[in-house]
Amino acid sequence: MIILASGSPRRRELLTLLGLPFEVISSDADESTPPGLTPAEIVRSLALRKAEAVLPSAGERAAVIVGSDTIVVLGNQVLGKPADKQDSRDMLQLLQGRTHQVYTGVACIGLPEGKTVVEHRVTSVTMRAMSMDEISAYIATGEPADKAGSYAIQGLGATLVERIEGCYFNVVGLPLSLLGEMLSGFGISVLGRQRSY
Ligand SMILES: Cc1cn([C@H]2C[C@H](O)[C@@H](COP(=O)(O)OP(=O)(O)OP(=O)(O)O)O2)c(=O)[nH]c1=O
Repeated sequence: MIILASGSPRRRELLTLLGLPFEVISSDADESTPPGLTPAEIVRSLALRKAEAVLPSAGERAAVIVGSDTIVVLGNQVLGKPADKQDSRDMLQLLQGRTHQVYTGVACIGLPEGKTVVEHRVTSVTMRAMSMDEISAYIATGEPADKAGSYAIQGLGATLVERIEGCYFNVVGLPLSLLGEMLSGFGISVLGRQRSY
């Protein structure tokens, strides 16, 4: 059994694609990080924190807990989810016409023994140039509200993205090829459907 430690509907949909049974336990882990961490360290530590936050609810059963965190990085600026519409405007102004990196960290904790594996992936995303009016119109759709970097590549935001390099699913919040590899290290085979959990 897999336990997805996430409140994100996107992650739920992505995990469904693997065709494995799973349960969702929403984690309300603190998402603040100390200053000075690299983007990789940020997403790895938050993914692990989210997975660890559901440990008390997971009980004694054999299961793999999966936690994940996604951020958008442009140069030395780290963009998480926007605080409000102005924040979204600032983020999209920064991202339009440029290439940024999307980092997603994934943490797996195997129960009951507690084996822990943490990995991350990076995808480069090039966004087309946008006018202020286009940015305002996109924000008015409501789509940017709960997304890192204020866009959703899987939604209307697809029309803003010119090119990506790397895993598409990493941008949406759960890199499925990485997760498949990690799960096989816990005896869960996505393709062969052999499960020891
Ligand atoms: C860049 C990008 C991000 N996102 C989303 C994925 C994540 O849900 C969100 C980043 O925020 P996260 O803090 O990674 O995740 P979350 O708070 O939504 O969910 P939880 O912590 O409970 O797992 O941004 C998209 O859906 N599409 C995109 O194109």
